[in-house]
Amino acid sequence: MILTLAGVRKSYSTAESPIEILKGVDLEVAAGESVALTGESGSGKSTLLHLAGGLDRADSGSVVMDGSDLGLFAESERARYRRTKVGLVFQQFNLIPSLSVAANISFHAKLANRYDHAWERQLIEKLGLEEYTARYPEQLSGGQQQRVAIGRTLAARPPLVLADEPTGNLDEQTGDVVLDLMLSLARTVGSALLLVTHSTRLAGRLDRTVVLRGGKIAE
Ligand SMILES: Nc1ncnc2c1ncn2[C@@H]1O[C@H](COP(=O)(O)OP(=O)(O)OP(=O)(O)O)[C@@H](O)[C@H]1O
Repeated sequence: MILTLAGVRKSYSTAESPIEILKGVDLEVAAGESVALTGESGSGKSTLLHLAGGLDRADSGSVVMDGSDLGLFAESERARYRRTKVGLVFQQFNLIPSLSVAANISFHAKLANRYDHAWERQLIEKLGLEEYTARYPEQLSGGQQQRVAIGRTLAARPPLVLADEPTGNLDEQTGDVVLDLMLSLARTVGSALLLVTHSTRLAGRLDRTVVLRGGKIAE
């Protein structure tokens, strides 16, 4: 398994009392596997992705990625984990405004020490971004920015890609094209994919779908 969550619990404190969102999540994702994570709004899907991405810590239970328990990491190890083991594709693309498209795409790969010029060129071509490499993010449409965000993640060839509604703000047709690209590129790299979506249609394109309900992965 590339990712194993076992008995993961997570609460948020609120003005009144803490509310427990994840109440013992068990989930396994195999290397190279694509898994759709669905569930009602507020069920905790983004919370789960944040834990798997090392952006937040579980209250209890374990999140084991590629043999390492994230809960045992010191802050510096978690930062290294985020740089080298996972790629994040969120709805806000988080592109760096002061960097060109080409520099955005190579940024994480360079940080992860996995920059490969030939693979970067291939990604730019497959994502249809050749004409835009010298532009800056603000000069691109939403769909183009999304493709840059995907290129940036896959350029670093992470063993795990975490995607939160990655095509949520694109029209259906563009969303489908972008998702297919992401799936096929992830397959080329051998990255596992855990993708949050509300769309059963999109979920159906992945290897498997799991549902988060009542703070657990439903049977
Ligand atoms: N930092 C926080 N502090 C307090 N409550 C939070 C915090 N982050 C999330 N929550 C609450 O935790 C619950 C789960 O949120 P989360 O974003 O994980 O759900 P989700 O399944 O991704 O929802 P959606 O499908 O609407 O994006 C929600 O009720 C939300 O209000």
